Amino acid sequence: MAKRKRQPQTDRKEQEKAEDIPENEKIEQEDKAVVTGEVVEEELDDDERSFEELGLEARLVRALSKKSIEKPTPIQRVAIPLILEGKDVVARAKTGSGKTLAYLLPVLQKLFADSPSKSNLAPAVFILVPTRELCQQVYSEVTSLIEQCRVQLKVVQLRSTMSASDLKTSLAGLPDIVVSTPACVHTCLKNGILQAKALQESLSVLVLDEADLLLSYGYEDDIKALTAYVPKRCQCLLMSATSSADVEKLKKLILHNPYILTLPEVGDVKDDVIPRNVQQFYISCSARDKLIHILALLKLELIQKKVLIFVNSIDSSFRLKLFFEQFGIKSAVLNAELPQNSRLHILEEFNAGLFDYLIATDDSQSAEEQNDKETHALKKKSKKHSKKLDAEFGVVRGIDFKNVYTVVNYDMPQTAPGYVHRIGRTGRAYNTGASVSLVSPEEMEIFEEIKSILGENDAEDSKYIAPFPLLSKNAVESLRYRTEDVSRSITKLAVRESRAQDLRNEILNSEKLKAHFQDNPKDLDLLKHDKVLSKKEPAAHLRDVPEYLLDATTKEASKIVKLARAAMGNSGSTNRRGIKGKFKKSRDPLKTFSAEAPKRGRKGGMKRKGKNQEE
Ligand SMILES: Nc1ncnc2c1ncn2[C@@H]1O[C@H](COP(=O)(O)OP(=O)(O)OP(=O)(O)O)[C@@H](O)[C@H]1O
Repeated sequence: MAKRKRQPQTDRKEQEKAEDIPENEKIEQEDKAVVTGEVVEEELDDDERSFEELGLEARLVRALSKKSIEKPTPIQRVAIPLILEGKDVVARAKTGSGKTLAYLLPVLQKLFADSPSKSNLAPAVFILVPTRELCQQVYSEVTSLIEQCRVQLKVVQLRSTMSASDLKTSLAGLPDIVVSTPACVHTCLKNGILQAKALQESLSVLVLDEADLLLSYGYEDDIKALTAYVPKRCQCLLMSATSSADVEKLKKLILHNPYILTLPEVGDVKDDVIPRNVQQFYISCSARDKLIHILALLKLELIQKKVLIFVNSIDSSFRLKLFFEQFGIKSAVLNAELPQNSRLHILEEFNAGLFDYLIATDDSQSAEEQNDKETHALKKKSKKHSKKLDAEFGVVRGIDFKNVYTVVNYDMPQTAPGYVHRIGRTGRAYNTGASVSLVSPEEMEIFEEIKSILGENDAEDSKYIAPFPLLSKNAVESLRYRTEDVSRSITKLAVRESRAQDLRNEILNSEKLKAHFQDNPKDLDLLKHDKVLSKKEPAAHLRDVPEYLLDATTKEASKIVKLARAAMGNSGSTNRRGIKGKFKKSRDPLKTFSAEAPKRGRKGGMKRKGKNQEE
């Protein structure tokens, strides 16, 4: 059905070109051209087309196969052929749905077939992303594909921290692809590092990745300035995980009569934003009791590794790290204050599985909030709070954390879109995952907003945040004394000192890393980021939770989680790879076990009770 619907759009576009249809009618046509989630879903239900069948050439398919990527995701199935045809595309698909390859593969193929003209004086393809971490991520992805395909294409990363001479050197070898942020490209144009005329003549593809974030990161002026140099024939692609007024604005600014692809997996286009392979849970507790709950989750092994824990301030992250250390739990922190090399290295180490717990500070606001305060709000905000914070840092959106099974919201995000992006760090592509949000009474308002966005009363599993079923009151209470004792010892001064200490360490690390990365780009083992920061040696007796503190239900829950982990090939040891979503719901303890009788039934999961509460 959808295929039939899409066909006339092509016809309309051709017709429009031929007949020179007036501007207002074009907009109407564009609106009609919306490929809605429902339509695409129907098409995709039966769409088993392989990468080859989408038109990708063998070299790329082989390169994907080497990365264990065998079948396209839904957004890739729809976007790749359109991009190969040269269409402008706006692709909105859930977090982790494979949007990066959806544009990279066809763009690379076009470059393979049509090597940019030797007379070009500027790069042919620009990929613009909001943060430097994303720059690095996209750059690594392109580079590895090019290497695998053994083609002579050059790709560079331009970062705003680079000196003018480094930027010039990077561009001097005339790269085919540039990955950068809008601000950096704008600076290059302003300073003549990039020749405007040359760009106009050479630019054939412009990608705006994570488009929903670009404006909220304060890049509006930069993007507006760039539009003047984007020739009409340039193919423009806009990728986004959520739809917002900002995406609309960008679309109008840059694209010409694009194909709009909106791909939720199920249900309503607007609301269904969380991948359906992520189970969402919450725990209601006082702000003070969050420490006990997170300790119980980790120490009693009630959640699966790797775990990404979000907090809203840098101090909270250090407080949590120091707290974990006292219980022998090793973790690393990630925040905007750290030097960029350290941040990249922390991400690489975590992705490589060198540690299991990462505490990330995410204090991003919504686009709307930031736009209210004029453009560049984030940059201003960062400057106000601390000169050292990096305005181009983004830990939540777009970063492809590998094999994170559980996302924990230790602090609730400040906005509902923030929640969507945080949860999207798990359940990526065909993987499964879970999230646990610790919600204090003060955070109830945002929690209600999130629930309403997800469709609180909807029967679908994926839209529902259920109470976390594996943690009993007894288990929590059994850890109270230890938690409160340790928590008292983590004073504000201790937090401040460890934060300063960590920063000093990382500044040194960063310098070493810079040199080291140049010589050994693939070496991850140089520096550890999960080092102990506490001045006080952790007490030996806190490392393990003694048997007598655990009730039978909690022991059972913990045992089942371990079994489930083993069944999924996730033994809990680090450095594992590729946990795919082969795991059956019926064997998932989060679906089948309850430490306490659920207050209400729900369709699908959470119906069955624990061993001691057999139905
Ligand atoms: N067809 C595929 N099969 C399996 N894995 C895939 C496939 N395509 C992409 N991936 C992997 O899925 C992960 C998520 O992809 P990607 O980062 O492109 O998602 P995204 O849609 O851009 O998410 P976000 O909106 O959060 O940025 C990556 O690790 C990527 O390598």
